[in-house]
Amino acid sequence: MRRERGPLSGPGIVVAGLRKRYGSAQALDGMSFSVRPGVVTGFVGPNGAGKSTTMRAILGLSAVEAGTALIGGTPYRRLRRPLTHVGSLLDAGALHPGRSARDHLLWLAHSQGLGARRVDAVIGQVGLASVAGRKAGGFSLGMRQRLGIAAALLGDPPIVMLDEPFNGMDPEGIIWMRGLLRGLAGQGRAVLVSSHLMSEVQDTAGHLVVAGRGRAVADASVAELVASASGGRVVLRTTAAARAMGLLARAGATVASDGGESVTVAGLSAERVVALLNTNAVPFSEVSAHRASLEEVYLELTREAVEYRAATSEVPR
Ligand SMILES: Nc1ncnc2c1ncn2[C@@H]1O[C@H](COP(=O)(O)OP(=O)(O)OP(=O)(O)O)[C@@H](O)[C@H]1O
Repeated sequence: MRRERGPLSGPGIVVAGLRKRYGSAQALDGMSFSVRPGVVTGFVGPNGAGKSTTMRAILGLSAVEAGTALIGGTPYRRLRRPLTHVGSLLDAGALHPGRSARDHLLWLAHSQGLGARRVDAVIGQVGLASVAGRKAGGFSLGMRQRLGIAAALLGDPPIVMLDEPFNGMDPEGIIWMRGLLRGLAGQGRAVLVSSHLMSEVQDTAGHLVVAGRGRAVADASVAELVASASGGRVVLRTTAAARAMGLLARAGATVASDGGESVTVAGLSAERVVALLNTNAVPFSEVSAHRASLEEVYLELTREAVEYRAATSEVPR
């Protein structure tokens, strides 16, 4: 895609120290992170972690008590023709049910000085061409999500922000969505996508912001997160677990057994473990570096936030 202006080289989204309270609920408690161009950033966290409130704050829809949210270096309210700077999908239900999909987009396009050609382009891009004349009120949630994404892409924005876009999508839709997100990032756009399920974003996002209790508990690349959680542990399978454990503990490792043939070793490299076992003629069938799954990392990072949520009464919206 050819781009006329040069916003792609500018910063994406920068959120710093957002704080917001709803009654007794601290929805945002110092939320800070940035979303860079050229990569899909997954915004994950349990229900109530503050993802939607953050996105609303970025778009100036939710007043915050402290902190800043900048889009390409500018607060949303100061953007001229905002759809050309940031495209967003917050609530797929927010459309006129009696209006056709195409008319809905035309109305939105005209409000931003955009023409019908852009409308037809985005309708094609999201795969709604065959139903564009149908009333949006009859659309399934998955179709509404597509329509919402079409609206987000209308202004060909360098920044795209989607709240739970996988909601209501069937498996084919999910695959399509992943491809779309990767494609948008591949064109150099900054893409922020929220989900309360790590599995939805893990194969698509290169970077993750993990939210818990109104703040970012992690803001790192997927590779960094997995490496930090794996902690250099080595897993060993042996029929001589007791001997192996004694030997490795004397060499300075911390060892743990599952009671069977599997031993987890911390503090020694896989190479060193193999060398020690060989030298001491301890039989083993496997030595491998343990690699934490992203799901494990996520559960560990958000455990506290989930416990906190379970112990707090829900504030009705
Ligand atoms: N309009 C509102 N009125 C009162 N409380 C609200 C409102 N919106 C959000 N909250 C509260 O703020 C906190 C953060 O909610 P938010 O919707 O931002 O979380 P989330 O991470 O997007 O969760 P989900 O995945 O459920 O959408 C929660 O405690 C929620 O109950």
